[in-house]
Amino acid sequence: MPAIEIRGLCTRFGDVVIHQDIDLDVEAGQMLGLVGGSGSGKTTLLREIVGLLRPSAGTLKLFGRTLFDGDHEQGRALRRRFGMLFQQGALFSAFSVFDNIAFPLRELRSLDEAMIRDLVLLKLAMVELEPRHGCLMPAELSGGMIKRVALARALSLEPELLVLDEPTAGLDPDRSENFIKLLKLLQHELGFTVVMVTHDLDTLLGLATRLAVLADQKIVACGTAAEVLAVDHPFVQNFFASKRAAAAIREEVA
Ligand SMILES: Nc1ncnc2c1ncn2[C@@H]1O[C@H](COP(=O)(O)OP(=O)(O)OP(=O)(O)O)[C@@H](O)[C@H]1O
Repeated sequence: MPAIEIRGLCTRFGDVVIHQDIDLDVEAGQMLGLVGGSGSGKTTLLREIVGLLRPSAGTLKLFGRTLFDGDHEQGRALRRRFGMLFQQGALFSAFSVFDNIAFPLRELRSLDEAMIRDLVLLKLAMVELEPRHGCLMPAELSGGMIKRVALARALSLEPELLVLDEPTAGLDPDRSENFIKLLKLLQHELGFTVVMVTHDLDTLLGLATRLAVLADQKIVACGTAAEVLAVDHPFVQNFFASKRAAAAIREEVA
């Protein structure tokens, strides 16, 4: 069973059609990179995947189940199986690092504070932060640290699926590279499935095992980087046109 199964998905805002008849499967353990032009509906698709927005038509299943069948208990259980890292609103600014990471754990209402403390310290270590960082407020953190804390929070319930919107946006190249390495390591160790939107070629080629391209309201290409590069579509050809992209893909294939 795929981690995500999308069939005939359509999205409309009023008269404006964003997605038309989209089919997409993401297998468990895959890291799918979703690319497309500005306004092509990438973030909208991510929001639909995590249940923040209901598609206008079609079906979208996570682990074989839909978030919108009216069964609240099942919906809650399903939501615990994925974590999100969205560009905006990464952290609660009024909460310390510790309390940000503890938030999803406290929401479960089934763990005592000693257990929550242990789990938060474990998550901090997983993202290569120290216990003392737990006392800091988001305003005191560097951009790279904010991403790590947000990742620790997204991983707090040990999700099977991680949804990332521009995970390296706003990071300088060194921090971006470190964050990519960290994500790759964690995915290797924990085996979660990833769906991410990124404009950044290094992030895409550094992380994604499979790519999907959104254009003309559809998925116009889906597969390995080499398979996508072979698709004769103007967006695909432009996006991967640089010599660097082509070289990186050739390297991957070799
Ligand atoms: N809630 C909404 N109501 C109306 N229009 C919306 C809504 N959400 C998104 N849109 C429109 O849908 C289109 C797709 O938006 P979306 O943010 O998904 O694009 P994107 O591919 O992620 O773009 P970018 O790469 O620039 O972030 C845009 O034209 C946007 O204005």
